[in-house]
Amino acid sequence: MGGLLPSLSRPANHSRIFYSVMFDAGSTGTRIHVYTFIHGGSEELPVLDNEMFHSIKPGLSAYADSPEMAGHTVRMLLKVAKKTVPRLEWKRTPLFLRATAGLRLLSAERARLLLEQVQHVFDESPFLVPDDSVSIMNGTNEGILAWISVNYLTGHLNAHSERTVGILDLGGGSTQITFLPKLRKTIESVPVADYVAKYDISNSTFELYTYSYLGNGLMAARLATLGALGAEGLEWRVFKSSCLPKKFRDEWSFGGLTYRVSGDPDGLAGYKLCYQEVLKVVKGIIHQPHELQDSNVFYAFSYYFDRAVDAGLIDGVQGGTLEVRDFKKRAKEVCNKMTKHPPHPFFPVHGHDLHHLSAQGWIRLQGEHRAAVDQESEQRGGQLGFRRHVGSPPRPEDL
Ligand SMILES: Nc1ncnc2c1ncn2[C@@H]1O[C@H](COP(=O)(O)OP(=O)(O)O)[C@@H](O)[C@H]1O
Repeated sequence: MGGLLPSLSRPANHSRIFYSVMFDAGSTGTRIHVYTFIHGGSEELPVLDNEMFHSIKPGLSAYADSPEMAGHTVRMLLKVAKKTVPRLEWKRTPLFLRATAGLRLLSAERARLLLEQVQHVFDESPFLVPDDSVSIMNGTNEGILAWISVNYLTGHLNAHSERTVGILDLGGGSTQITFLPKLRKTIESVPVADYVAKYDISNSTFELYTYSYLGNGLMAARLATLGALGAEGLEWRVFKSSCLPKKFRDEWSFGGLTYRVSGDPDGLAGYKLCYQEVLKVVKGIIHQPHELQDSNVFYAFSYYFDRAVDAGLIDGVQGGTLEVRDFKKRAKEVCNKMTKHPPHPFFPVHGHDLHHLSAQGWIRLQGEHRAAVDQESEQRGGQLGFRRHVGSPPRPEDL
């Protein structure tokens, strides 16, 4: 992301303020971040002074059959940039868009057509469009950038810090886990080499354990649990799950497709059956690093945060600290209550999952991580790790 910042050198009489526009094209929504930076001294990094944020649902992948609508989404969001950045600065303010799991899940050709529309909207805008302005970010970079951002913002990357924290990011289409292993064995025993990535920051090299599970984001995994992922006959089929109250019936959309879902009216519902259903989706896929059996501190965000707020486990403004077993305990309580009093708080099937505006936007997960992975799926991100006046990541307003 180094290209996000224009060159640090500038003419002596030039404004100390400059801007940069970043689009996060996620599987469940497209978000614009308009950053205002102040140049530091010639040797120093710029300081992030302000951020303007706006988002639109659904994500670009919902328009795989009508790519011009993806262009329209980006054009709408660019209005925020035009309002925020003074007109005189437009032509030196760069635009970037990075797409995540929604586009990774599409065929290369369908993704290309969507990005082509975005590129077209960028090119006809009055802003600066650098090379490689529009692309799909791979899962490894997504995980690493989240790790850097969280460790930067929590002060773990400064010279005096001895340790770092791991990150768990649960998106709609993919989920990421990234941490700095304490044991050499963790690196040596990864299932495949691409679980390890080296990253250089301020004279240190970090060898990180990082992996992005495509198809195991909250929404994609939910579809897999329903047996609906890639299924045909969506017009007439109803996908049943024992994770839903028996009499529950509704429609649910993700990635541009609408699914009819229901509980199993003739079957059973509740924690145990639901757990078995979900286990089938993650078993044999999720790698469980041995060293995480011990106590570890992870920062969990995105849908981990949203679900923890919805389930009443943490405060939507303060965030909080949880152990993985707290999720399990709450899931049991809610699922078993659901069987008695339908419908549905823990498995919201409407597209508009509750969003709670928060200053923190993450939870600290500590305790036995491995236990968690047995019960629930893991892990992602995308904050930028520059010096900020406030040490917390931005939160979406209407996701
Ligand atoms: N700037 C942000 N800060 C914190 N959480 C965010 C931010 N932008 C999106 N999210 C969270 O990310 C989740 C959606 O992930 P999304 O990007 O759509 O999926 P994917 O990464 O799989 O493409 C939601 O929980 C949303 O609240």
